[in-house]
Amino acid sequence: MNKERFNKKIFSRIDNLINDYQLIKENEKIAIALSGGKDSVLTLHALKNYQLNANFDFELVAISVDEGIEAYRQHGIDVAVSNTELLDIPLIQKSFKEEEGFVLDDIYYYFKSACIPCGVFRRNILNKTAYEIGANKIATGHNLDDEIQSFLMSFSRGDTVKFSKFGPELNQIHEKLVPRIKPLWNTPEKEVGIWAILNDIEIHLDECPYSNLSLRAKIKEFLNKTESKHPGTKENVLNSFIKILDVENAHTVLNECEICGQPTSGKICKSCEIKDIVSGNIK
Ligand SMILES: Nc1ncnc2c1ncn2[C@@H]1O[C@H](COP(=O)(O)OP(=O)(O)OP(=O)(O)O)[C@@H](O)[C@H]1O
Repeated sequence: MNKERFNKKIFSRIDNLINDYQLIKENEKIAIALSGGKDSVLTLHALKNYQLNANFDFELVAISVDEGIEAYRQHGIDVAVSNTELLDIPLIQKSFKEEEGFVLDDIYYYFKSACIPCGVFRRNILNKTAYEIGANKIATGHNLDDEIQSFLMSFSRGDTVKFSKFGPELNQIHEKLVPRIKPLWNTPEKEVGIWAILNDIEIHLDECPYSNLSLRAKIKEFLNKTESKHPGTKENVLNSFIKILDVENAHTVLNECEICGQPTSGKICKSCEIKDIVSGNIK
């Protein structure tokens, strides 16, 4: 496979998505949520490439969150440090321990799945940090496969409210909620892996020790099998969603958490609820 031709193809698709949906505007500060995994590392490289070729100025900064998962997260952080140094992008490092008072390894067993406190705390820390540094948007590494898996999960659960999270850009629905963009929204996961191998990019490849055979894993397996027998299925699923969903206009109204002031759909935010559950168990 020709490396230059492949890089051109993958970066052009990302550039076109940014242009078509105007994901980045002049003078904006974009905070890249950087786990060190292949998707967020590609997002970092692709946005740097876009910045170098753009005819307007914007700023890039990366944020990494250490959840406190022994023998797993440190390598991701090391990868985040080396890639940001290579591309000359500032990196802000945050941790569950310092921001929320707990490491995931010490609290996960209070919950049905470790992904519940992990996702809630991570999103909260990413949003708070981005808001504090005045970032206009948070860019995540969600790719085409992640997106259709999430959509089919919400579909299977009848959770149509989550459909509002579909699309390459999540609009600002509260002053303290930094909008999110997904530059890899139409990039297949397989291509991300090929890009990392072809370019010898340092990435964190380990599976999270808490990921198990979830609904997401089953949907992923089904989609991968179908795609290999019927190439183009994943892209067709994505295109069907675009046709049936009003991506632009789906949104919910948010309040401010009565305890910490962060945006929430209820009275108390999920992060404070989780801290309450953990504190109750520790006492
Ligand atoms: N610890 C973290 N610090 C900063 N951002 C994170 C972290 N974990 C996840 N993210 C963001 O959320 C996105 C989706 O999370 P997911 O759990 O799928 O990531 P991953 O599989 O660990 O890594 P990647 O998606 O980068 O390959 C990531 O692409 C990244 O933008």
